[in-house]
Amino acid sequence: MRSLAIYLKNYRKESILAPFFKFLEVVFDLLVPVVIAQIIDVGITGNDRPYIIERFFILVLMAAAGLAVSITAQFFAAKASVGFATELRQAVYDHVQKLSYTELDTLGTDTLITRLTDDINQVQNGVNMGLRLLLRSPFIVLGSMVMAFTINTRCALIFVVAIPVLFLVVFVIMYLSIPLFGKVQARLDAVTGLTRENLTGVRVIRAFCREEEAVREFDASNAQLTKLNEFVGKLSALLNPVTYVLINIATVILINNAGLQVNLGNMQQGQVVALYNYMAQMIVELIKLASLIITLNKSAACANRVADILKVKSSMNHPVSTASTAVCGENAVEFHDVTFTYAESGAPSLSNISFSVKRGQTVGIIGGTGSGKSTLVNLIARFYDATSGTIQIDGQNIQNYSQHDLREKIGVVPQRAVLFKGSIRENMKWGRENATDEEIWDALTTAQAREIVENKDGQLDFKLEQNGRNLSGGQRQRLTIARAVVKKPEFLILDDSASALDFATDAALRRSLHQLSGNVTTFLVSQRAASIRQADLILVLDDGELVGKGIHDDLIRTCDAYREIYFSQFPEEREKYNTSNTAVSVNASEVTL
Ligand SMILES: Nc1ncnc2c1ncn2[C@@H]1O[C@H](COP(=O)(O)OP(=O)(O)OP(=O)(O)O)[C@@H](O)[C@H]1O
Repeated sequence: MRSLAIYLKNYRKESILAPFFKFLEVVFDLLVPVVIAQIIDVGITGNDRPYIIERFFILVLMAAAGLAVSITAQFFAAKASVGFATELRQAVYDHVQKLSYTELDTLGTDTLITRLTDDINQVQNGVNMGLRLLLRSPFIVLGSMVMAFTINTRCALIFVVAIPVLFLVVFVIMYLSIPLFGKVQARLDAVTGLTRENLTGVRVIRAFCREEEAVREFDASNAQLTKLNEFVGKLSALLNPVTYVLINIATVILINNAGLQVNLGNMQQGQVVALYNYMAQMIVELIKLASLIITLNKSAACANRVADILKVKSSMNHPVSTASTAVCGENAVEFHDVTFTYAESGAPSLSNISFSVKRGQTVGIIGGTGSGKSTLVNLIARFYDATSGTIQIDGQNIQNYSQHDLREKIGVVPQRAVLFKGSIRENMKWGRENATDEEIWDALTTAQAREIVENKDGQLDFKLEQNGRNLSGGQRQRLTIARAVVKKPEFLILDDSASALDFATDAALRRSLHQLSGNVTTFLVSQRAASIRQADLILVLDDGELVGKGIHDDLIRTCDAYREIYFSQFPEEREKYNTSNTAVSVNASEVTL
């Protein structure tokens, strides 16, 4: 948690001035009972009207000065805490951007969202309250005791006993509730996760008539959070009544003793009122202190969660600049005995994969669901590092490329088409910041998306909603393909990104990708045999193993898995294949005979 203090370093001045002005406010607060005592003991007892008026104006001046310093303290505390939270949020966000997919998979999106939003807000609140009140409350409590000693030592002893007892009560309740704040935030993570899942999947939930189950699941998770929050709340709520009871007991004892002292002539009535005022100020401050401690504890729990994210180190090291030892042979991509296992997953998702691809070739990757197709292409873009084996691009191990240089070479169209809120032009420029409208239209033409954009109001200026939800699935896919093409990458990876396209558009897309200028090496992941049939190299994956590689005509003869997939999609060709195979074997037996 202390590690977060560096984000206050640009607000050092504000962090000192806020408590300083609060201290001045305390001085004014502690002087008020003294002036009131003087009004009673001197002004009222001596019937001295001008004295009373003079003291009254002093009180008004003190109140005005107190207000001014309080507002100033508030200003500095707000400036420091808001600035601190802004820098912290930025730092966490930047850090998360640097983490590899492995860490992001392990952490999970839901907890990252809670930590970047709610947790940082709680920490900001804690810094604000801490700067203003952390010193004020002890100043008032101890100041009241000191002022009580200046009035009457015997009565001041009641403060000496009451204060540690009150501190003890506050401490015990805090001790019990502190560990629970971390648990509350963890349950909040769970509720956030469920909310996100249910809201993003709301159409599916309705399509499967699972509204009731979704509501029930959400209620259960929400109820768990509420139950824990209620328990922590009840525990914390004990503070006020318990401190009030103790202070009231102390006040009764104080008034009783002070009354005796007045009767004995050791004290005046005004001084009794001053002592009572100090006791009352202490009550208010202790209650503030208790709620401050609750806030600070919540903030500490949240600060620890935020600090934990900053402690996570990326498992990937990217060199600052690309090593200049590349040997540009004819192979654009080479996999040498690559095995990959996801973190926290027992079995490898890819085992001993070796193949090489020539520059400008089109590679089709096919296989059943979960066979490792996406995993394989994710390794090319270095979203994950291979567990063993090496991957080379242009003769250079991909681990020797700087992240920028590697990603510059590669255009990825992920399986889930993700677009961002903004105009189509802005989304296209994610590919290349300085792309001209003409280049964007060319890319849209290649991706078979020109017509879609031409029919939209404002065309390239048409505003997309978050996630591009004002487009159909197929339209989104085509725009994400165009975004990757705008980049003019050397390697284009399409991870099942044409699944929502009809067969004719899919074929047209493949034709235009083939005609892309430059020597673009394309990886096409697809479940459709027709999409990859013409590829220069087809990789067939089955349960993480490379069970076939070659061109269609060879694989149809030699690879059972490929044949199975192909004929399941083109059953009419199975007949032809069986007939020609029988003819071949009959001819062969005739030759033998
Ligand atoms: N982030 C992850 N963490 C752990 N395991 C994963 C992760 N992503 C994928 N897997 C596992 O790795 C295996 C291969 O998954 P992959 O997504 O590469 O398959 P795929 O062939 O692309 O499937 P599909 O055609 O359904 O997209 C699967 O068993 C899957 O459960």
